[in-house]
Amino acid sequence: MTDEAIRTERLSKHFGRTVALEGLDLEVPRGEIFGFLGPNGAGKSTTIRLLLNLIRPTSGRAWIMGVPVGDVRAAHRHLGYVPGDVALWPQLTGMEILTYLGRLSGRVDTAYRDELIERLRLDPSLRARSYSKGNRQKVALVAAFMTRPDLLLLDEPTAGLDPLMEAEFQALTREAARRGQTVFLSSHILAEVEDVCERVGILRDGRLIEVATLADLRGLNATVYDATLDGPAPDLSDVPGVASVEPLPDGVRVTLTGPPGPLLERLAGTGLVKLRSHEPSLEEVFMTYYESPARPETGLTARLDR
Ligand SMILES: Nc1ncnc2c1ncn2[C@@H]1O[C@H](COP(=O)(O)OP(=O)(O)OP(=O)(O)O)[C@@H](O)[C@H]1O
Repeated sequence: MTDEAIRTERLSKHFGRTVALEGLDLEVPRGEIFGFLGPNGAGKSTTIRLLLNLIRPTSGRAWIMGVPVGDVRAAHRHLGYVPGDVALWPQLTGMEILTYLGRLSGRVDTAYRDELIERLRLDPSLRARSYSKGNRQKVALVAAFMTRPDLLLLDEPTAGLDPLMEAEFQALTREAARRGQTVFLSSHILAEVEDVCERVGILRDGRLIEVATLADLRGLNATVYDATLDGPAPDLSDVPGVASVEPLPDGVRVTLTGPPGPLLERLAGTGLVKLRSHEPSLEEVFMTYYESPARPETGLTARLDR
């Protein structure tokens, strides 16, 4: 069997004039926890719905565990899915729903199901109509995990969970990956996935703009310098290591990806009053990808591509 849990080839989906996904080439090996990140409307749910064959691609192809996604019977045997907006049968209790879904799949480990219910602190005796968004999500998470599928497709699964339950969800995800299961986790918040994912793909306007390991993102080694000047700012664009320069009311903000010597030399003769430095947070690195109109101009991409 193939080593890849997910593979897509030039996968695209257009809704009329809306380009929801364009030319997605992605490979996620078995056993990986992969974060699929992008702002609202970037195309995350569209990708997941294509992988589930809930919608058909405009062009391109996709496979789940080596099975073409159009072969629904075979592909879905490998899958567990948590949708972004969980809808349940309102008149059934949580346990009735789990029992019904378990019978459909025919391969539930009931001891593990009960452990999941306990660890996620779900009260399964209540009717679904009385569940909050977070509780509906818990039912969907238990249903997805309880069959121990080869691949879990999770669309913003922690959006309704409190921090304690989010931590429990992350523990369950890690345990699944240790057993060899693959987890595909979409989110628009880096912080939600950075503790569990080995790699993240960053999607914007339907296009995959980066795939990087968290270690790569963390190891960018860029430093941001805020220089307060008592005169006009010099031209710093040609200083070695300078990735970007932005004006501040009383000086400049410089992002640097190398040693600071050349920058300090250039600033020394310019009425430098104060110099403050800080490491960019992962969230700041991430926002660069979200916000810049094209590829980021910070030089970070080039470093990630190495
Ligand atoms: N059935 C549809 N008909 C028309 N347009 C659609 C449909 N589904 C999605 N879109 C559009 O495709 C684009 C991508 O949407 P998608 O739901 O995949 O984004 P997303 O990254 O999952 O966002 P969110 O985090 O808000 O769920 C959006 O512009 C959306 O409006």
